[in-house]
Amino acid sequence: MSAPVNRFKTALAAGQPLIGCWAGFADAYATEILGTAGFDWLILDGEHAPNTIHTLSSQIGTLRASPSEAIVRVPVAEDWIIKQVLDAGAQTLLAPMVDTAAQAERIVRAMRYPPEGVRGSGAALGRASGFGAVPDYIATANDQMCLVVQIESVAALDNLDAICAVDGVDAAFIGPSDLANDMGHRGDANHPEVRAAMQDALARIRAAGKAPGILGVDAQTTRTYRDWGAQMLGVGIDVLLFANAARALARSWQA
Ligand SMILES: O=C(O)C(=O)C[C@H](O)[C@@H](O)CO
Repeated sequence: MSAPVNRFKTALAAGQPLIGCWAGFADAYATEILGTAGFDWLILDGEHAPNTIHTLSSQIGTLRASPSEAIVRVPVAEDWIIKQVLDAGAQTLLAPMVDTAAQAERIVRAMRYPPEGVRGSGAALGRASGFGAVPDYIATANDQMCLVVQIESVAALDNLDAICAVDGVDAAFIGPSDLANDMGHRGDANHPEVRAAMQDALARIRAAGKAPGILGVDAQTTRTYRDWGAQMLGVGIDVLLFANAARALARSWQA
């Protein structure tokens, strides 16, 4: 018995359009609900949502019953947190703030057991190996690892071709908000210079043979991103969906 096949990784490589949503409640019950919606992937956000390894682990477990791929965005792409979320059962990671090929290579190695990498052996304690029920997990896990690096700085754009050339990088995902900030257009991802940079980056990622991804926060912008060739397309954020629906409901009953 081997490590579970990473269907998301297979679909990425096949060029399938894959829509997803941010899961930011840091709560397994809310993520379980989101997992019934029909998204191809969900980002369990360890960077900006109030997640701990316990809440991330609970959400990973919850999504085992969902067709949506659980993608963990680690708070920082460092070995210690990567090993914890992989042992908890994640097979796909979103790594924020990847600016260089060297960073990407280090993350690839942190996700893999030797000799391809430096991942520590402790999966028998975790969901990853079915708590020891998958005897061949360590021998087969490396091939099922999927890495999505986030491109969200001027440095990352400058190094984009080298980052995409790293073996083990499956997708490159643009962070419009952070990229706009780093380009000097703080809070304005719709600035013409930012839009031009994102459109060019999506094309370069695809030309490099990797899956281009991006997050849109309104339908018109998201359709534009799709037209620019985004394959891994973020179309919403659960916290905003809830907050905006609640505000609209309150307004609808106020005199
Ligand atoms: O920089 C970005 O944009 C992202 O990486 C996505 C945001 O972090 C997400 O939380 C929406 O604001």
